[in-house]
Amino acid sequence: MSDKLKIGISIGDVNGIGLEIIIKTLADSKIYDYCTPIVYGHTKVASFHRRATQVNELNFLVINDPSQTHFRKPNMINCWEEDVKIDIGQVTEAGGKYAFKSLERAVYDLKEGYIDALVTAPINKDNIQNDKFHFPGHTEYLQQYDGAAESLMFLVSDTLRVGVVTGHIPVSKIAESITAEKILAKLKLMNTSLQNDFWVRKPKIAVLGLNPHAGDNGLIGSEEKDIIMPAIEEARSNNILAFGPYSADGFFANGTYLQFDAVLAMYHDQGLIPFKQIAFETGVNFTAGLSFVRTSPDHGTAYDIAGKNQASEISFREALFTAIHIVKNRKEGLELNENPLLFSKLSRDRD
Ligand SMILES: NC(=O)C1=CN([C@@H]2O[C@H](COP(=O)(O)OP(=O)(O)OC[C@H]3O[C@@H](n4cnc5c(N)ncnc54)[C@H](O)[C@@H]3O)[C@@H](O)[C@H]2O)C=CC1
Ligand SMILES: NCC(=O)COP(=O)(O)O
Repeated sequence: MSDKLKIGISIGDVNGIGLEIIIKTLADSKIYDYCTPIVYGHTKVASFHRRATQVNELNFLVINDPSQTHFRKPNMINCWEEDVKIDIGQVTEAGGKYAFKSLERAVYDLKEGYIDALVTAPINKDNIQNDKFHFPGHTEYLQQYDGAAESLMFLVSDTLRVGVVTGHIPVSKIAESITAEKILAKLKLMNTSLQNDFWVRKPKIAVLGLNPHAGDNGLIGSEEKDIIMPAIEEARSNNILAFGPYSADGFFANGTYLQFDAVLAMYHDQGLIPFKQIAFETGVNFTAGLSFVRTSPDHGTAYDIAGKNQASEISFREALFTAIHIVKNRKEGLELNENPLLFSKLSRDRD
């Protein structure tokens, strides 16, 4: 028996770089010192990518469910019977179909508690659409699966953490979707995640404006005055150290972000462009606010380099370790809260 965490891995689009970065990551024997990986896919599809990646020494052990896990080995749950046609670098129906089969099985095991966390390899958000998956991304699918009212797309690295108020929505809908309630809800999720998942005791959070120059006192848009500032004030009255709104254009370039534990951006590209510019290789996408832990690399399917053995596995490996850290932080936090040291006793003892 081992106390290593069981980390589930969904393979994403079989025509993208998902299996390449999984295989490269799991080929490093040091990984098994920290966790027991279980890949949800199929050994035949993995063999295709193993050949393309020229990693010959990695052999998956097939198991039927996570209770059969072999420790210090890469485990594979075969999620379908049939042969899959791989058209590397192409967007195909099969790419979406098998990405979903992998994700569906992994998420079931995650929610049931059979695995400790899930790391997802990239999907194509269009070809995965089906009767059971009608969402713009993993984030929204997992939020619904978990029955959560809100979640936070939270991009994290050693130097920068960025969450977004609005996620996968068209740009034309951004302004109307930003409300004080939504900003406050995201700030609460971010604050709680920083405390419980990253162990930042008193997080300092920067909030970006929506308009150029954060509206310039209402001259270039009123959302800052009418919506964002009231939300920040409300957050502060809830004991959240939120600051801003900051003008987004210079905020990252002049290093202001380094003074904060995290940044709340108003929309996807406002936050993710600077994040990827600063931390693309090591960045991790974490879905905060859920009962379970899910991370992913901060990039997509990269069809342009799929099958060419050019993909970097660094972000995927970081996603794996971030998931392990968050699970451990949550567990230890719960244990500490179960047995808190009474302050009065502590101070008496000191006297
Ligand atoms: N979590 C997820 O499942 C995500 C899925 N996607 C999906 O991926 C598909 C492609 O999206 P794009 O915008 O093209 O972004 P992308 O991240 O797939 O590619 C952008 C550029 O970065 C390069 N790149 C990406 N990952 C790399 C790696 N590990 N090593 C070396 N180079 C790498 C690619 O070759 C490409 O030139 C879309 O369908 C999108 O929806 C995008 C982001 C996240
Ligand atoms: N660029 C981040 C992103 O698209 C996240 O997508 P998903 O994790 O919700 O699938």
